[in-house]
Amino acid sequence: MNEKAITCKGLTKRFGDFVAVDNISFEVNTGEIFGFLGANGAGKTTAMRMLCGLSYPTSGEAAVAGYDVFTKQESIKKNIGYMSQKFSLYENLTVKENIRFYGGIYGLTNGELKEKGEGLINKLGLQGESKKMVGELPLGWKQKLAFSVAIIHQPKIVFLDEPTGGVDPVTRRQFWDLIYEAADSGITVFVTTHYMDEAEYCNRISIMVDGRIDALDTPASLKQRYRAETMDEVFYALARGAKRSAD
Ligand SMILES: Nc1ncnc2c1ncn2[C@@H]1O[C@H](COP(=O)(O)OP(=O)(O)OP(=O)(O)O)[C@@H](O)[C@H]1O
Repeated sequence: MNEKAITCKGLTKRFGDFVAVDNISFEVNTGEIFGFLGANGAGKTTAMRMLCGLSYPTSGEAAVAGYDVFTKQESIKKNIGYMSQKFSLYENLTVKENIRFYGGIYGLTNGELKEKGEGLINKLGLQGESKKMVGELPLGWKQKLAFSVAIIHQPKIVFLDEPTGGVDPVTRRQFWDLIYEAADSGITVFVTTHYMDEAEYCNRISIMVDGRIDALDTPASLKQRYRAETMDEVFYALARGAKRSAD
């Protein structure tokens, strides 16, 4: 069995003359919580889309759950979960309907859907809300539900693109309890974030600057290397020289 959840070597994506992802190489261990950091426009989403089998690299190589990103995109999609701020639950379906919808897409049987759906609603304490439209829920609950739905099929890896944007630190912390639980159950977590408190919760993090990975290590080692007290300082030391900014 491949011990690495993700391997990538020299992964590059060009849009015309512009190099959005510039020759990145790294590995993510099975069961690891891997933080993928970078300033706006650094290339995180572009890299993540290639790893999720949603876009072809221009060059380089990568495998996700053991499947090649050039030739096995469909196998990759079957073995991962995905959640982002922009692509998430249907606001005009109820909590239950969303669970049924996504569980169905992920190939769960009716029996599994019922069992897993009830378990999930109980775990999140949404018993009173299960018939409410998702659009009526507070953002923090929507995020927890979206994450739970993204792993309802117990994927090998879950990709989270800024999953906790816009909520307070306490709610973010609760979300991270769910992430730890998923990791404990054997799911590898690949997460992008702009919040440095979240970076501290990861086993290892990489920091992208202008399409390249400029640093990759545990939060403790990075702080030591950059003689920094906090991950904020590490991030600033690396990202202040960036040429790209948000679009
Ligand atoms: N389809 C595309 N065509 C041309 N340029 C693109 C395309 N997609 C992304 N880019 C550019 O590639 C760069 C990296 O974008 P990307 O969205 O990957 O960054 P990011 O690190 O995810 O940023 P953010 O944190 O703001 O989401 C940006 O300069 C962006 O404008």
